[in-house]
Amino acid sequence: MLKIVKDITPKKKMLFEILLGVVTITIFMFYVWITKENLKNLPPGPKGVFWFGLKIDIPNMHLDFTKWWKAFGDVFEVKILGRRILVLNSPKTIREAFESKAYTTLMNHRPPNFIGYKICNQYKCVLLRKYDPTFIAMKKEMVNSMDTHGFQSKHFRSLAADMMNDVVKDFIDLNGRPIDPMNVLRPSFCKMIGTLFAGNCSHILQKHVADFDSHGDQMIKPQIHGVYKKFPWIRWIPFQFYNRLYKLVQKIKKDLQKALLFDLRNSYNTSNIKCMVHQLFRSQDLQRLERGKPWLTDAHIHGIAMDLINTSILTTKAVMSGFIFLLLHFPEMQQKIQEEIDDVIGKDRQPEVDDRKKTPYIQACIYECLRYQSHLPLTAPHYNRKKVDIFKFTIPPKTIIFGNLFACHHDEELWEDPWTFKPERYLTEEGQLIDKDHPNMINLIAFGVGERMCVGYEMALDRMFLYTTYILQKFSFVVPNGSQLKSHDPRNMVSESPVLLPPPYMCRVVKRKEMGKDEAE
Ligand code: HEM
Repeated sequence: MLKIVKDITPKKKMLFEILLGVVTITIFMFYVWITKENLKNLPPGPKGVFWFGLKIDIPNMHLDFTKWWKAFGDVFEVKILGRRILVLNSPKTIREAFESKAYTTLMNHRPPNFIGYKICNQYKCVLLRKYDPTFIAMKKEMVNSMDTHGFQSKHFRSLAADMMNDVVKDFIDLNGRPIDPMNVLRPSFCKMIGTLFAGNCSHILQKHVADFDSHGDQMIKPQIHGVYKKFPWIRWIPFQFYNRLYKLVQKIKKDLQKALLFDLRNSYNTSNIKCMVHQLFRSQDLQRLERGKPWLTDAHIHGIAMDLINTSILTTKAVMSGFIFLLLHFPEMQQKIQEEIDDVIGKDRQPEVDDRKKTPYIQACIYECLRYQSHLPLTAPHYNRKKVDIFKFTIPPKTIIFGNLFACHHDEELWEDPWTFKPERYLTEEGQLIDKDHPNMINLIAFGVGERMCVGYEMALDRMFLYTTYILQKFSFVVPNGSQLKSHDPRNMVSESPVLLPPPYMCRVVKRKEMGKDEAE
């Protein structure tokens, strides 16, 4: 051996090094050639720097995407930190990818993610799970239990009415003092979701829901979640933000598990099912009878509850605070809503969800608010596990796919004056709501489309209607003296990623009876 090493002359060594260099370059060229072959026919898009791709303002991704949409068209791709991202910018392309039969099983996955794995017990949830038979079955259970125990049920309706009356009382107590209306409304949103789960909502359950909402929302922000995903070990480094947040979310998750699964198991009675969690226990029992072991475990039920907290409170906060902001900007719209309430519901009867059908102007204002402000400017991320050929392009596997709802809702080709707030675009000349197949209805896709469409859209619309009518029946929102509202242009909305909120504002909630007096002051 020693002899061989001694025999290597400098000339041989150089030859060996040249050979090694040639082999390395050949392998590299071969790799480039193979990957280039696979990456033919990609969608157009802005080019960035090698692996790093483009610099992007993550919380305001929708604004960058909307700028690139103008340059590259309805379908483009960008690369950000080595990730390939496909952005779909029209209702037509979004429907084709997420809703059409040909692509349903291909484009409706979710990318692997830290929260789904670590918080939702290895993806035992709907929101963050890939598209597979368990996802389909879980979503069906979720929708079914929400339908039976939400606004369709007498029990829930009467509790919701009590909660609305509490909000009215809170506003009376505030006696027209300037406030951020979310200070009153957010606790009510938490209580409503707790009531949906448990049939009533104790203070402690309301607290767990509120805590999970605020800390879960923090963790789900792309800029924070991205760090957990790339460096999952960061949660073990003590005395820093990621460690504290992870521990806190795990603790609240346990508190919720106790309140929703252990405590509600004790009150479960098959002959008196009045809430979502009991309904899910019943599904478990039926599965046990049918197949011995239910696929719907307590961990799945826990996951469904965490999904609903994360998706419902943040979105309702965004839409309600956005809507009140618009009411302050457009007092004439507020007055027309109040006139419709007076005509259809009257000044004293409690509003009901069934009144929605009889109040087209209020519906039109809510739809226009959803379009104009586009509170969820992007869909949740979709993902393809395999290569997909679509729109004459090839989409490589493991691409993250976003529907750019903000672009869809502000496209000059689809909407007349898209940057103008105009509820009338949803009304016929006779003041009735336009049909479902009117282009303005088809192009309004605030809740997504297809298999990943929002499960809570009816509930969200019912809730917006109830809060609006209960409050505006008795009060008016007024800008406090001396304070200036910021512009309502949707491009100035503030990103609390993944939702958009109006710029911070204060308002006074003044009794309608006192409005004349108030104005005279
Ligand atoms: C106005 C308020 C709301 C808006 C604008 C909204 C919008 C959306 C959007 C855009 C998506 C993603 C669709 C996709 O990825 O393609 C979504 C998903 C979802 N939403 Fe909502 N949502 C709202 C309220 C709610 C409420 C109140 C609930 C529950 C009570 C809810 C539950 C969900 C769930 C569970 C998903 C995940 C569905 C899945 O992954 O298959 N949302 N929502």
